[in-house]
Amino acid sequence: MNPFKAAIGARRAQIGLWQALASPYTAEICAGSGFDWLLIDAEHAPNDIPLVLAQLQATAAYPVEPMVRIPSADAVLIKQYLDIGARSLMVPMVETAEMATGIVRATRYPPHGIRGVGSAIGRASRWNRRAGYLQKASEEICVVVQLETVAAIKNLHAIAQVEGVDGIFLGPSDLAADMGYLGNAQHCDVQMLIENALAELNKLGVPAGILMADEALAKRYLELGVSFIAVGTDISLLARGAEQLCARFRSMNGES
Ligand SMILES: O=C(O)C(=O)C[C@H](O)[C@@H](O)CO
Repeated sequence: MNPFKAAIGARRAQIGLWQALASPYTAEICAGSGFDWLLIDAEHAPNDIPLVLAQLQATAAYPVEPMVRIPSADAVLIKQYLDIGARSLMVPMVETAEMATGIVRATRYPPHGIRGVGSAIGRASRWNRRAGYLQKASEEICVVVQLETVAAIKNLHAIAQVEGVDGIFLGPSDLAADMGYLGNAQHCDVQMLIENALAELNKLGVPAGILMADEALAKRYLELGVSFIAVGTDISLLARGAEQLCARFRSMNGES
């Protein structure tokens, strides 16, 4: 059973934090901070499979769902991340229903998909200590696809109706870039597209997710019915926190 998958399916908003420090130590610190989920980023952060494994192990004892954003929609990578025990996957840059179907099939064992069977040597089954893992695996796997281009949003309906897609995550930064507003995810055109997409997903009954570190916008998205939202990143907590602390003491010390 995957409590995160059940929660978003029941539209119980899940509050999360983005993990890009690529450290099991900081992942464990964040795992104990009260969030419902953590996004371990293997697309943009310096993560590889062994390092993601260490973060999965470091967070396993905490009541938090580690979702792994894999680098791309690659069936081999999906197999490897599932085998190390990632059971909630986010796949970036999905633009068509065909792509989403291929992603779902990569998470399913035959005859429903193409996932290779490596459970005897995989952490996912706890090395075959989890009875019936092969038969039950698909129930606990949560597949979230990212829509982050205009083309993807145009295909939202078709993608949302793909059997096995458990959630759709909107990527404001890449969507803004694709719309010609690179670095300006809060542009009104971008926000309108995001809000329309959220409304459509709510109508379709498909859980929607997003990352938004701006608190006012994050609250707006929660009001609009997102089912899972990352409200910050470990990187920004550290970088901005360190800069602000230093600036306060520089100022106290009369330095500019
Ligand atoms: O497009 C987006 O926004 C995301 O997918 C999230 C970013 O990739 C993440 O790296 C935070 O900037």
